[in-house]
Amino acid sequence: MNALRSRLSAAVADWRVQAALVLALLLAAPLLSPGTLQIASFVLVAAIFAQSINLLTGLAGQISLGHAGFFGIGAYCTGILVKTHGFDVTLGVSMAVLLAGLTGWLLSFPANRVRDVYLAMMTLGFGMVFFEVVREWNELTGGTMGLPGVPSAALRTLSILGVKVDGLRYFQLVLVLTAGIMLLVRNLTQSRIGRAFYAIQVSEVAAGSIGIPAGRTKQLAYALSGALAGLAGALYAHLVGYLGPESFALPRSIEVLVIAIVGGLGSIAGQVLSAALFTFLPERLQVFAEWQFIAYGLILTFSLLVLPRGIGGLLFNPPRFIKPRALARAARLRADAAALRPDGGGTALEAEGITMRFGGLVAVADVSLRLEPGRITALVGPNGSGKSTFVNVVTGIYRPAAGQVRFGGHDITGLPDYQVATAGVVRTFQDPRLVPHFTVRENLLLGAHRQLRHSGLAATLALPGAIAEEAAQLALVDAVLALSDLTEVADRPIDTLPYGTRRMAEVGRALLARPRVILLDEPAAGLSEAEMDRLAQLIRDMKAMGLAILLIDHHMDFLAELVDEVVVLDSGRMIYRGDIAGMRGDAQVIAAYLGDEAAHA
Ligand SMILES: Nc1ncnc2c1ncn2[C@@H]1O[C@H](COP(=O)(O)OP(=O)(O)OP(=O)(O)O)[C@@H](O)[C@H]1O
Repeated sequence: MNALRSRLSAAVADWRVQAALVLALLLAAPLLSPGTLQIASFVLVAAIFAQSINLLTGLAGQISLGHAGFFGIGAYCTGILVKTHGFDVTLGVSMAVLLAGLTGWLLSFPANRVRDVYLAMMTLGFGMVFFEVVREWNELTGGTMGLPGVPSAALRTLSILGVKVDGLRYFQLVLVLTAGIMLLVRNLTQSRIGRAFYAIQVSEVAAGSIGIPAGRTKQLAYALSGALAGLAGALYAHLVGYLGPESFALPRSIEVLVIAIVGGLGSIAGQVLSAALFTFLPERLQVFAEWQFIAYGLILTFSLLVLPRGIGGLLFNPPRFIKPRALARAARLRADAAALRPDGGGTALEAEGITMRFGGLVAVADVSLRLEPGRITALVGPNGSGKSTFVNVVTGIYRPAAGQVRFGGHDITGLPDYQVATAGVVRTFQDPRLVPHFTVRENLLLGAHRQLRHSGLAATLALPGAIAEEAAQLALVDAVLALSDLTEVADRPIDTLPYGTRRMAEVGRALLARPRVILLDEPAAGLSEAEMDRLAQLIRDMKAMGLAILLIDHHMDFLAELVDEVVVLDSGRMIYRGDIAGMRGDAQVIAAYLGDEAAHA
């Protein structure tokens, strides 16, 4: 089965196979009956619509129960412009895409304030509002009577740029468009944008820690998803010729979710197959029309139980998130990890009088600390003493109640986390927060997100400049893989690897974000002796590069070999600052922490 899956995956990824398939369908189309051609066009529309869910839900992890709204905006926009105002279809469809994209972008703002079930409710509300507006706005939409007579292939009234377009031509046109869109979506998935979408799906905080802004990334996901759904709706309008509000009600939002989920979120080919399945079956099994939603429910439940990754997961290998062309190019390059050395030397970070409260609890009380380039400072203390909270304040996750964080002469207190990371202050987490189904290499490349400066358009079109930039960063990823001893597992999904390997990968990812200051939150927790040695070497390498390093850990022997200075916290207060030997003899530290440590040893 695995061999078959690999073969199938290789075939669908091969542009020659794709081109041959599209050509064969184009040539076979004249042999099909008008009815079949229309259903085939519905399949293509559904496939594009499913891609809009794929981007938003599959990649960016944002659930939507109101996508029929975007679909409807696209359909009515072009329907009204072309029918009532005499616009050309090309212009009508373009405006539809823009309007639906703009609506998606606007919706992202309230959507960004809620998550999970509340997000589902909010998007459901959006769909319902759209439905009601269409029903009530008689003059514009025809209300419940609908909008008949939209120039369409079905009514034989469609002409595009003055050329008459019948059902056959329309199918051929939409087929080429769909193929193009699938290519663009795949390029996007295998670019910095697709990877950023996944990063915010897994953890917005982790994404922020390497400079990926969750808010802006979601705005883009909503706008692109809205635009794609709008395009699907516009193509639907010129296929059927009649628009009525019931075509854009909740069942359509559910239908597209079912298609996308059963196809396999993230799998483009799986979703095309699913679109075909769910469009052909109801047409062919008209007798079951009234049972359609029961059938959907059963198929969805069955599919989630038996095929959690959908049809795509059954037939194809999991998708990958780096363009093969960029990988091939990177293989010819060689980069040195020394290139990660901060330009113009390191920069000191000063935290002054940091206080952080949670309700009545003072988690950090008036702590001041200076992290110097090329120095390792350990931050230790009993559980709950405020170490992680301090790191969260420094890296912009929390705004402190009092105090200031200065970096390179600038006040960075309270800046959003992604801006702190972009400035060069990068951290890792106590629980490694990597993208589970990304390979080690893909996770590390995510760290270099901010270094990839090419535009979203260049990424989506996979322009040579974008590929060259990715290849250059991939060469650096190779250097960091070697430095962290991860080369052998570079192409393994991270969730198949042991805990220690994940920790190393997270440190490697942080390094690729070009830190000047790196804050490592218990990087040695759960590591074997050998893994700890490797980690220690990596930390020494970072010190040699001139990074300022803060290291939280409980292993005194591990720290003793590495650090230049130790800071001890107890109940949020700094109780010691100095060298390790001094700390070991300090009565207050022994009473608060080391006695406790010894008891656990
Ligand atoms: N988001 C939060 N809301 C409320 N209290 C919090 C929050 N985060 C941390 N705390 C509390 O603040 C105190 C400091 O916690 P923190 O996680 O910073 O300690 P720590 O030294 O990192 O501990 P550990 O070694 O267990 O990671 C604890 O009492 C903790 O319960």
